[in-house]
Amino acid sequence: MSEIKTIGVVGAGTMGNGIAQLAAQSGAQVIMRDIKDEFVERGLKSIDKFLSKGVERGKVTPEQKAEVLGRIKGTTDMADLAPVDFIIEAVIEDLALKKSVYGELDEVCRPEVILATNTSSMSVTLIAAATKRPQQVVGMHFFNPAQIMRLVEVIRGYATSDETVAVTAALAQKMGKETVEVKVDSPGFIVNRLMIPHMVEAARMLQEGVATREDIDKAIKLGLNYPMGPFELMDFTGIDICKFVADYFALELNKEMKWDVPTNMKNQVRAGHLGRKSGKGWYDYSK
Ligand SMILES: NC(=O)c1ccc[n+]([C@@H]2O[C@H](COP(=O)([O-])OP(=O)(O)OC[C@H]3O[C@@H](n4cnc5c(N)ncnc54)[C@H](O)[C@@H]3O)[C@@H](O)[C@H]2O)c1
Repeated sequence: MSEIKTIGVVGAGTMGNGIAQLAAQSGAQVIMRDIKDEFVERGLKSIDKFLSKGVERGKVTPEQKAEVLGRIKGTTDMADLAPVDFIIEAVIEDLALKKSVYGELDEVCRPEVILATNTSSMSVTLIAAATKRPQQVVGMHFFNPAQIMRLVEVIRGYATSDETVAVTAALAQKMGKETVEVKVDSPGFIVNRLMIPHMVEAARMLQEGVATREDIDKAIKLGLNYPMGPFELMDFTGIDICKFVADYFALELNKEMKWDVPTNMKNQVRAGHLGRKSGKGWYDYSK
């Protein structure tokens, strides 16, 4: 496989713009594609803001900021991705949408180009099936915020080749990340498969009156040395996202009761109390 000089990032949202920034910081030229000019602009603005904060804190020079921004080109035209050497896809978590995007990418990109998905839960194998190059489709799961979190999970789909896994891990490492390989394409990969049950169990304990949410958070932070307790983390991630993933595990992984979301968690989602993003979740963020 030839050197990766240009990276295509598909989706300019929360994850896409963070990944585009990382890729540009690692020295690559980046083409970031979203469906509307306003979404591309929003993504570019978000990168600018992140880098400006770095300049204020003295971590980035104004010249470095200008260089990184100069390497990122925004577009709404899929055809502009034709020259890229590697694709990282970060469109919304919707399987039908992802499949149609992969069908298009398969047409536009050169046959040797690897298509990496940042999906947090979906089957890499199913996404790969929408292409004629399943051996070159792989999971490349960054964490939020992508510029800061140190891990990338590299997920092997059913047909992913050894070379694809190796090239993807090397690229993530070049971006400054530590990698782990997920050898079997299974729901939640490593991190979410372990994280979601502890969130569901925390909600169940609260519902049973075992302890207050403050004490459950305190116990996990001080007893396990985690930086956030499960309720704080759910509010940060979005309670709706946690519920969506737990429901997906119940369907895909096994039928065990442990995935059954307790009523208090369902009610938070029904009431629109989704965590920090809605101003209220397990805790109140309105003030
Ligand atoms: N947010 C997180 O904490 C997080 C963490 C890890 C992985 N992920 C995964 O990353 C992916 C993106 O999540 P996000 O949080 O950035 O979502 P987001 O909603 O912030 O961004 C998604 C972007 O994709 C764009 N999009 C939709 N259709 C498109 C298309 N056909 N071509 C190009 N762009 C298109 C949307 O306009 C939007 O800007 C999802 O698969 C998600 O599961 C999210």
